Amino acid sequence: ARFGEFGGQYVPEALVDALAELEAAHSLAVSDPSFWQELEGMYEYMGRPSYLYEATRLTEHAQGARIWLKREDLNHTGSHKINNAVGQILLAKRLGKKRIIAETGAGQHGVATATVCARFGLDCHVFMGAEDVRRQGLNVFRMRMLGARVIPVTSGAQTLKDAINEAMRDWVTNLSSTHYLVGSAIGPHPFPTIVRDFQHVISKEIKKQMMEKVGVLPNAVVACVGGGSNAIGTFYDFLPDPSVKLIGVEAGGDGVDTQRHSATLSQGKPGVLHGVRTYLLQSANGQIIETHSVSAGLDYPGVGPEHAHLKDSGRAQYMVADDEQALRGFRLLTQLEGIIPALESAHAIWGGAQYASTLRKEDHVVICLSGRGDKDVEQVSELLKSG
Ligand SMILES: CC/C=C(/N=C/c1c(COP(=O)(O)O)cnc(C)c1O)C(=O)O
Repeated sequence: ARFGEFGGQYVPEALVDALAELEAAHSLAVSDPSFWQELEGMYEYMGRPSYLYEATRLTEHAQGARIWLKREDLNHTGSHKINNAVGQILLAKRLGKKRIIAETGAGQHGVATATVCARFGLDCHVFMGAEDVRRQGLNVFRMRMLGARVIPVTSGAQTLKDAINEAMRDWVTNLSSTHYLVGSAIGPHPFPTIVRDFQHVISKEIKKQMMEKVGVLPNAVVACVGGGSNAIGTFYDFLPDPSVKLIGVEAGGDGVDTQRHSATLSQGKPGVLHGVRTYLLQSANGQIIETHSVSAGLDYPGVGPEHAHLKDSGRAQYMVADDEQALRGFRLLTQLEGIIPALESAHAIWGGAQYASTLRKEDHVVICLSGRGDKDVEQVSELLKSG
């Protein structure tokens, strides 16, 4: 599928048949009521529907619109990643695959994949940059406890991009036995569509919950953007509602005036990476630049093609929160609401509170709290000590 000039399938010949098989299985599944019954039968296991919680202390602090949090942090395994992992494991079963591989950066997708592999009795191999193995240690322990093999990747910057490279290399040599459970709305068609189809339960629920609680649509929905899966899930069901602003928050790292950030939509240019045409952070001669973010899950030079199109079409806006602002968002939510967010989600907290402060008291802003911060408390306390 294409999203305007973005998307597509820029892959070696060897992958074309496997992607066609996956696309066929996916379109069959999403038009089969028994597939959705099977998926919705897992909602209790996943902790769906997730709560929509009014953050009154954060609202007071921002002194503007009423702020609501979509509690994807309370899902089983601690983030929105479980939504996609469950959907894709059901697809993998329909495809008769016995071996599952995945990439991970923050480790949340790795844990979600290891979890569904344990639950469905499949063999699980997770590729993770060695730098991320170091900074998301809790999740490495969890993946191993769940029976997955965690394979540290030592090429390149040893972060998410490098883990994806290794996962794709593995997949090409194990196509008949293996499903590559892609963790974000990236990669060649049909992956961005598959991941969006399993993540838009987020906006579907937000819409229902807002109508039940306050009887109006939100003025804006806000989500952090790494590869773009929690954001596209938060945006998608509001696409037909022009009154609802869609705001993505990218990782500004050390600042977009430096070379050390991951603000792909704000600072990048169109190009092809990991089989898909989208926005990329690339040097003048087209080399992918090494990114940085305090949060492993946003530390990626690409972004989902659907977001590239939403940006160019003007339907969505994308702002930037740098490391300092994300840490401020992390502390704000922790100290005002007693909720410790994932560092990735902390970018959306900071961005959402900023935006809310520009609106009136009778307005509503919903922020997707994509994950919990257990995995990050060690790193954050180090950062706070160093001042
Ligand atoms: C698939 C690689 C990304 C990972 N995580 C990304 C992430 C993100 C960003 O990923 P997207 O929603 O796909 O943009 C947001 N929030 C939390 C809690 C995350 O863990 C991971 O490996 O866990």
